[in-house]
Amino acid sequence: MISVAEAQARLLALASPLPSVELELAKAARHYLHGPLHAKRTQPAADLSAMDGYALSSAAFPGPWHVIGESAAGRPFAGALEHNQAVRIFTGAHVPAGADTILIQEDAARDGDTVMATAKDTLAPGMHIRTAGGDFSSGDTVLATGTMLEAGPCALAAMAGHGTVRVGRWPHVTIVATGDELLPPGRECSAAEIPSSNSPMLHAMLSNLPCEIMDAGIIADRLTDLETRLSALASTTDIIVTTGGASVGDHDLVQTALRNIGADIDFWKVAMRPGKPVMAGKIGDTIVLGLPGNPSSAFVTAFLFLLPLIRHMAGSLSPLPEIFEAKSDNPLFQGGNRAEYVRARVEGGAITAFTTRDSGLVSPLSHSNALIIRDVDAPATPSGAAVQYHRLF
Ligand SMILES: Nc1nc2c(c(=O)[nH]1)N[C@H]1C(S)=C(S)[C@@H](COP(=O)(O)OP(=O)(O)OC[C@H]3O[C@@H](n4cnc5c(N)ncnc54)[C@H](O)[C@@H]3O)O[C@H]1N2
Ligand code: MOO
Repeated sequence: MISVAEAQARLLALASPLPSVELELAKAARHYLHGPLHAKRTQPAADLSAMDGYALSSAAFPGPWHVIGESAAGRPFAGALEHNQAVRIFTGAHVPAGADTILIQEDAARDGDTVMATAKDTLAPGMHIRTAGGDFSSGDTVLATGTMLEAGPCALAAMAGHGTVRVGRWPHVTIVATGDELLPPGRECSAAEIPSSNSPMLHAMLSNLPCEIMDAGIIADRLTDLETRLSALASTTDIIVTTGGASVGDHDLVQTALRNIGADIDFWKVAMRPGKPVMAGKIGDTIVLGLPGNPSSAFVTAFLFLLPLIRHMAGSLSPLPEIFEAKSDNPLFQGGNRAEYVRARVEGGAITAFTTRDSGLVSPLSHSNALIIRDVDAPATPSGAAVQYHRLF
């Protein structure tokens, strides 16, 4: 069995980031930038007022100043001011030459064409002025390669003068459940049947990820069915993710079917609990990831392998999940020969492990928001000890 870290490295090495595409900014949200983004303009392009009031010279405090015009956003005042002159100015408007401060209108008394300062404090030069280039200057690298275009970076890209951006294409992921016992969620089950909870679970896990999701439903545990369906899917998608049929039982046929249709299996079985029978390989350019069927095993292996694979193919430079630390509310057992990912709940800096190890249960999974990481041979720890964990959302 290989370690989790080796399996992650081998999986990422199997798949290349997808070719880049040029997208309009409004359509580029949640894509990764393909290259660094340089500013095509300076922001602000000139000194701007941050408030409504009067642009004037602070040296002439407390006035009076003679109001000789107006500067509004988009309609700058063309001339320059002398010592005792002011222009009426509004938020976002150019500060005219000769002015070094903004007297806000709440502190001003206007009488016809003159204005006086009413507050006792002198006016500091630069007050309420956004200086040219204070945000960024033309030519600056404003966003790095691999940045995910969340709301802030989208705003920055637009302000920097870009209408389109070059980003990594999202991988197309096809979810396949396998098992004779499975029915689509909501269908009435006999005692021999169960709902395919893995299918909506994986949809939910991928819903915020940079990928297109397709659900190919359920395939029965029959070699010919698996071969036909998986072979047809391989030419239509970037990633096939199966659940179930990954282990060693007589009805665990996914690996055999994949090999029969020409897949190269890169690894099978990882030293982890839950999730040991996870496998990965390639059919042509399509990556195939075979997750175990037990709900918690499918969840943990999807979190540790599928999600990083998607981020990597979409162009992320740091696709692996972050590791956090918190104080454990309960004692933790001595680690064994597989790394263990313990379903847990983290709240306000303390983390509580669920005691069950049964990977078939969905209740503990549904209450978890974290996975405590117990390395191979980790020493037992008392409650209150710092432990490492992955945050689930
Ligand atoms: N003799 C051995 N038996 C098992 C081993 C082993 O090493 N030797 N490994 C165990 C481990 S660890 C796991 S995990 C499971 C994984 O088995 P499979 O991937 O082959 O999964 P199935 O046998 O098809 O199903 C296991 C379990 O999960 C339920 N299931 C399957 N698909 C779904 C789905 N879409 N939604 C909800 N639940 C699903 C299925 O009904 C079974 O109860 O193997 C152990 N056995
Ligand atoms: O992967 Mo298995 O989860 O240890 O039951």
